[in-house]
Amino acid sequence: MLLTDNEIRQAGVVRSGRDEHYGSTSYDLSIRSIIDSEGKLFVSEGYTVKPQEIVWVTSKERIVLNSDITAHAVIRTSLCNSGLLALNIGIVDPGWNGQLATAIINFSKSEYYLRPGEKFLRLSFYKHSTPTKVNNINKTELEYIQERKKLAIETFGSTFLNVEDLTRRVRESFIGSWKEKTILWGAMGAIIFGFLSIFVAIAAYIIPWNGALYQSNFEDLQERVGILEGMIKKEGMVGTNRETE
Ligand SMILES: Nc1ccn([C@H]2C[C@H](O)[C@@H](COP(=O)(O)OP(=O)(O)OP(=O)(O)O)O2)c(=O)n1
Repeated sequence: MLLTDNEIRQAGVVRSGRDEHYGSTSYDLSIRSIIDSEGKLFVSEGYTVKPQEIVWVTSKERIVLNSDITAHAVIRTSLCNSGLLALNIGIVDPGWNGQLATAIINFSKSEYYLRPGEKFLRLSFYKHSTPTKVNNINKTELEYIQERKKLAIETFGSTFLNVEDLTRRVRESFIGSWKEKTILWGAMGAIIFGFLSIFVAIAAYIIPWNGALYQSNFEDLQERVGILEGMIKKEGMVGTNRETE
């Protein structure tokens, strides 16, 4: 059964709640702290979320659920209309006793100022029979904020898709592949050059018969010319020419 505003109040599930945050069948959580990607906490001054930036936001209210109540969290429509998306929405289990939080991404083209006290998650509460399995979880606000800080630092980048890290990795892999290619081609060039040197050395050793062949052809030619000259002289055909030169 979905609880109405009065039933939510009577159930005492929202601690430190404000009257103006109750809807007909819902309660809007307000911002206590904003945690940036370096784990820095902003409590009283608020925080300006840049486009694509991710921050964590924790609630001022403490939600205390008996074993017969489950809550459901969604992002407020007005924040959504401003281009802000909440990641950690969904079920708040029976037995939960603590603050709530969500990672928020600014998907809009402009900066968005998150103000302490601003409404961010809308909760609806459902009463049901007692389940067989209930996990009683009770966290102090300090413990809860410390956990979110750890998540902000270790799990998420500062921007959606962690563009900076993505760019760095693409650049590194590009430069890396060029380095690898250069090394590979250099090594291949050295191998080819090595083989060529060996080939030239072997060829120089094997090829001399070619030189001998040309040499014998030349000698043969010289001999033939000599014979021809002898014949011409004998015939007295060029004698006069030679004398006149
Ligand atoms: N915006 C929200 C929504 C829920 N919760 C809390 C209340 C839930 O009951 C609890 C769920 O935490 P779990 O670690 O149990 O969540 P998982 O879904 O990961 O379950 P599990 O690890 O038990 O499988 O987180 C929260 O702090 N902030």
